[in-house]
Amino acid sequence: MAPFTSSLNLIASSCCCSSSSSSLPLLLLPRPPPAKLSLLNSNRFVPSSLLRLGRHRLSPTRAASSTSVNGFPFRDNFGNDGDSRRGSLERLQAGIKLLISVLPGGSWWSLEEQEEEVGINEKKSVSSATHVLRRMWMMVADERWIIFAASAALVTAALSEISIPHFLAASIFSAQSGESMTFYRNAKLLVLLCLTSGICSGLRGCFFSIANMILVKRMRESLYSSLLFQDILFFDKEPVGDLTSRLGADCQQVSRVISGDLNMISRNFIQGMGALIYLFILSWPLAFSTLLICSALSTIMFFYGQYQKRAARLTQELTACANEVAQETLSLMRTVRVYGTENQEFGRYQEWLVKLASIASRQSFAFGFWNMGFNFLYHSTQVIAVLIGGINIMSGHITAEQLTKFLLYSEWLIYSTFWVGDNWSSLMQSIGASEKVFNLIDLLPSKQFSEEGVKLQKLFGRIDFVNVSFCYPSRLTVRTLQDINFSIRENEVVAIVGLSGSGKSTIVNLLLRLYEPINGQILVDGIPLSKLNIRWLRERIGYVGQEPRLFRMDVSSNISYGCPREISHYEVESAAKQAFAHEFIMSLPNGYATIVDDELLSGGQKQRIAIARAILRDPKILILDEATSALDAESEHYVKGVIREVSNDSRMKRTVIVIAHRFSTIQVADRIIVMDGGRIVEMGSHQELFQKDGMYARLAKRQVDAFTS
Ligand SMILES: Nc1ncnc2c1ncn2[C@@H]1O[C@H](COP(=O)(O)OP(=O)(O)OP(=O)(O)O)[C@@H](O)[C@H]1O
Repeated sequence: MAPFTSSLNLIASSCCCSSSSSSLPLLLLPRPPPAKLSLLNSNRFVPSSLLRLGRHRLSPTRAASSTSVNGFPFRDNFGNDGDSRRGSLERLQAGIKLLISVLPGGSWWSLEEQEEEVGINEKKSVSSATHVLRRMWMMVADERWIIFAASAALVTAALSEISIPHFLAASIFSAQSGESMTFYRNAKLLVLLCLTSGICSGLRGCFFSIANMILVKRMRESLYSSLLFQDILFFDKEPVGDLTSRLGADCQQVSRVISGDLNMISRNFIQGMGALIYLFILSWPLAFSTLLICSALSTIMFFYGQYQKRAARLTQELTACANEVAQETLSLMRTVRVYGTENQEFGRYQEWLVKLASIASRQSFAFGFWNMGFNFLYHSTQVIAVLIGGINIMSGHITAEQLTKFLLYSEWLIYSTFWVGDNWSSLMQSIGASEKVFNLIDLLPSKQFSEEGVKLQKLFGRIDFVNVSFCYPSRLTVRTLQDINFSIRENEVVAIVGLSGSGKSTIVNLLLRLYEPINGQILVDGIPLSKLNIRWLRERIGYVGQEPRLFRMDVSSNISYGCPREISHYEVESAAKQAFAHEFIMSLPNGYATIVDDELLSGGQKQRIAIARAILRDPKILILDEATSALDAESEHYVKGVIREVSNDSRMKRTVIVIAHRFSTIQVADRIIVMDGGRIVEMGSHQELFQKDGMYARLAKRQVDAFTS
């Protein structure tokens, strides 16, 4: 138990305990690091609390006037004598206000503002503590024998430990009264009790840790598989940093539940009950007074536990927000470096750290109050026991041995109550962390993963968009596609062109069924997309995205990634050759076995690997979304040759959709669809559209001009 003062010093020295929104005592306000001064001047990306503090420190006019920080008065060094009496009064009032606010139940303790900020709505939370514990039990129920073995060891160890004080006192007093037989019998029993308590405590710890490991593993498995099977629009809404935080920190927090919290609560509960029964046997008036003190302790613990639970959930949300910022910044490190925004990014991250520290400071103060209550009540028990017990000894109602035993057992009882309370609040924190995890686990998987839907005998590759309209669920007011109508014949090569943001990639997203249209129908070989088995269809589609991403695995595995059939190395190599990737792959340190990731290859090299991946699938429908944008002129020329070849190869003809900005790539197409503002504005061959002198011709001419000027 850390003393109250040390936790206060710790928080004050950690110095980052202010919240922009919460009213925190001045001693907890953070000092901005020197690097922040330029940021404070620029006022950009600076946490509002820091900015406020920075302004107070930097602006002499502000500093000269009486002001307040976080609702509390800021020390006025420039005040004049005339105002000093009024100033003193105001300071006194503010001091009293501050004192009242930090007392238990005061406004400083309120977490509501921060809860609202991160979107915690307690009323909406479906998970109660018992519900969460039941869910956890279900996750380890298959290995219940471990829990039963651990419980048996726990009960034996607890009973052995609680018996020790009785035999200790009995041994001492039997030695004092010269009863050697009794003394040696008690001594032997003490040795036996030490052995059983030691062995059983070891077994208890070991079994509970195993059960805990199983719980955390299952929780992570369930959460990860639930996330993997969500619709794409789920990932549009949920930031990646948030989700990885649930998988990492939150599941880790839950890891304390079985081996720490429940284990200790059960052990201390058994020992506390044992001690209480023993106390009542010794002297019921003394036992009653101890019980009263323990009840007061339990009441404080209950409220403390509830508060800790809310604080834990808030901490969890704020940590997720901080992780999100860190993840974004670290993944965009090159951009950050080039634009020199390290300090801004530091400020963005620090803003969340300040909020976290604000919650942590309240938790520490709560712990301080709780600790204070405990120490007071604990010593009260001893004083009361000695006072009442002493009177009873003098009047001959109890013996000194009984009073000694009473003192020893009352200490056990009060410590057991303390540990039950302490572990209870820790349990509440873990439950707070697991609620959100269970909410995510409970999300229904995307309907697309059902085995339902038609699997055609053969896919021909005809595609029809009939009156298709669409808006992204995150932007319901903006129509991204409006009344799209077109047909692509089997084995036809179609290019989609248009200005940036006109909806070209969205058409592909709908064809891949990553989203559902809000209106109209998409048909493949005359069958509505929604009726086809989507897994079956996707296996027959080759897709090269705008910015292909590679997994951290060897080149060969990256090329064969997601291929539904067994692939030989020869096939991988020939796909790479077709995509003009073979040469650069062979120049890598370990050729096809070289481990690569998103950062280790150039954009063009990644695109060639992605093209090889698509070719290897031998798809009936090939979609190339700006697939040649990062290629140099020579590679593009060859890859265009490949596109022509794969689409013309009479043995394996396929439908090809090419989205491109470069007109050299577009010319490969049989037909061109021109888009503008989510609508199709022109359609035809290159010649037809050029003669029409519409949007396509304008775009083409602009590109030619750009090359020649
Ligand atoms: N996941 C998404 N959520 C919300 N809006 C989106 C999403 N993806 C794209 N949009 C928006 O939809 C519109 C069309 O985007 P789309 O990517 O289809 O355009 P595009 O023609 O392919 O552009 P570009 O040529 O630049 O790739 C844009 O305004 C874009 O901001």
